[in-house]
Amino acid sequence: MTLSVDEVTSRAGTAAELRAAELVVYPARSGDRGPALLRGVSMTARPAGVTGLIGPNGAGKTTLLRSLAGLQPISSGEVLLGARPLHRVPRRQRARLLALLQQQAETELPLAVLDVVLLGRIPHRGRWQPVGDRDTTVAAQALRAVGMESFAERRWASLSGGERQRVQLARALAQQPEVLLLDEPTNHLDLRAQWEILALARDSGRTVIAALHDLNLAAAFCDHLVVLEHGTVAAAGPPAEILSAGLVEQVYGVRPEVLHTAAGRPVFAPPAP
Ligand SMILES: Nc1ncnc2c1ncn2[C@@H]1O[C@H](COP(=O)(O)OP(=O)(O)OP(=O)(O)O)[C@@H](O)[C@H]1O
Repeated sequence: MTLSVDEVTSRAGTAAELRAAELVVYPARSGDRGPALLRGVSMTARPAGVTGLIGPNGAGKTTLLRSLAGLQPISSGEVLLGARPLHRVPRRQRARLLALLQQQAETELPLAVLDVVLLGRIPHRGRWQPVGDRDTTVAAQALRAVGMESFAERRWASLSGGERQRVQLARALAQQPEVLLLDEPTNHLDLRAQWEILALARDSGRTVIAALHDLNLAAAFCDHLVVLEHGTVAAAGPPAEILSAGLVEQVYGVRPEVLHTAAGRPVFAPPAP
């Protein structure tokens, strides 16, 4: 997979800060009864940096990403894109500013790969306008960026899990957003692809927020981490400062062995038997 930095992968200097202030989110239609999915969550994702969301299954990572994308009704608190409250940004403009790569973007529509990537251009050209040359160029660049240019004519339904994941990332890149919200972007990817996709996100110049399960990837590629536990923030800060055996044991209930790379980055391994 050859990744290139070009129009779709670099927009240095234009990314915005994305901030959540005291978010409280209840399950849809629960009418604010029962346990909240997020309780008083605050976080800041810096421009052109990678913020990792980590935490066990059910901790609230997807809920937070959907809230940050404006897709999840919020009971209290707010999401700010730069200085603007997100709910005040018109829907179409929001779609140009933020792209969300969802965990399971399943569709069996009989679309070619290029058509799937072109869906990312809808906020730029309007749903009923024909695809223009510029849309095709940007979509092709996005496919090239994720190493999938030779798959442009293939049927989406025929792709493997990892190939689908890359194409969905290309769709998000084709949207040319300031903020990339990635829900488990390394799902299904082999080791090399995991590293390349996260490097691509890191070097994109965009504000990136990625939910990750792999703590080693989070430590390697994120500038800042937010650790979620039962819908609240258990810890936040630079990976080398906050990731410890104690924190992992507190949040995940297992105590890992912690090694360190030459650069001082923590690496987590299961304890020796
Ligand atoms: N509509 C809903 N009604 C009730 N509970 C919900 C609803 N949506 C999500 N939840 C619950 O909210 C919690 C947080 O879910 P979420 O998907 O945000 O977690 P996550 O950290 O992304 O988990 P995973 O790592 O498993 O993907 C889970 O316990 C989930 O079951």
